[in-house]
Amino acid sequence: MHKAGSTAATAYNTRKPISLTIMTDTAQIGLFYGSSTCYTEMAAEKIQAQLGEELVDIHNIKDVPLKDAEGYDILIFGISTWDFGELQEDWESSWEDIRDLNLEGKVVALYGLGDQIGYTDWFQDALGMLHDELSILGVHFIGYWPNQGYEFAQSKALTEDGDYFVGLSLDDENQFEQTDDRIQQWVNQLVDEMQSI
Ligand SMILES: Cc1cc2nc3c(=O)[nH]c(=O)nc-3n(C[C@H](O)[C@H](O)[C@H](O)COP(=O)(O)O)c2cc1C
Repeated sequence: MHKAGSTAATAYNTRKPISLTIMTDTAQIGLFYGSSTCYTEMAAEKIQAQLGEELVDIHNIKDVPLKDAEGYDILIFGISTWDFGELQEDWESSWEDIRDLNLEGKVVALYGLGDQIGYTDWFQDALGMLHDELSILGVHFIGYWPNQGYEFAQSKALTEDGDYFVGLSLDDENQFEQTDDRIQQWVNQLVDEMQSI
């Protein structure tokens, strides 16, 4: 069962307790996103609603320094891909700051927004780029997502064997109707993975 007073989705009521690390009254998950046309932002709000509003602080990186991420033990980063495999503009502006972050040992999950049909050669590339950049900092990634149910030519966001995206892959352009289910399944997965850390 989720903690008393939680607003987490009903689906979690039958779950075993979330790890003690995040069962406090203080929000301990920081979700930082950049979004140009609000899709990554909408996904952030859905993820927050699924995990529980009291557990997740949402930050738009347009408004807050990435440095604030250091204040959380568990982090979720959201990014969209633009302009043929490029970073979303606010991520682009903050990119140089990533290397200076002290995130060693933090638990990190990523999600990305992209368009697998319109940009089939660059699907979710920014998600992969963010993963590469954060890997250097020694974070502990959770939330890899199966590469099933998508059709695209190439992506920098895949694991070496191509079986997984390095985070949740959302495509509101072509598969909007799947987004809510994907988010719910992914959040379930995150909770399971957090419990086994
Ligand atoms: C001009 C333009 C370029 C885009 N380039 C890519 C791309 O290279 N790869 C990709 O996966 N998606 C690409 N997309 C799709 C966006 O990532 C998608 O629309 C996403 O939902 C935008 O999220 P945001 O509004 O949170 O920034 C592009 C969209 C536009 C309009």
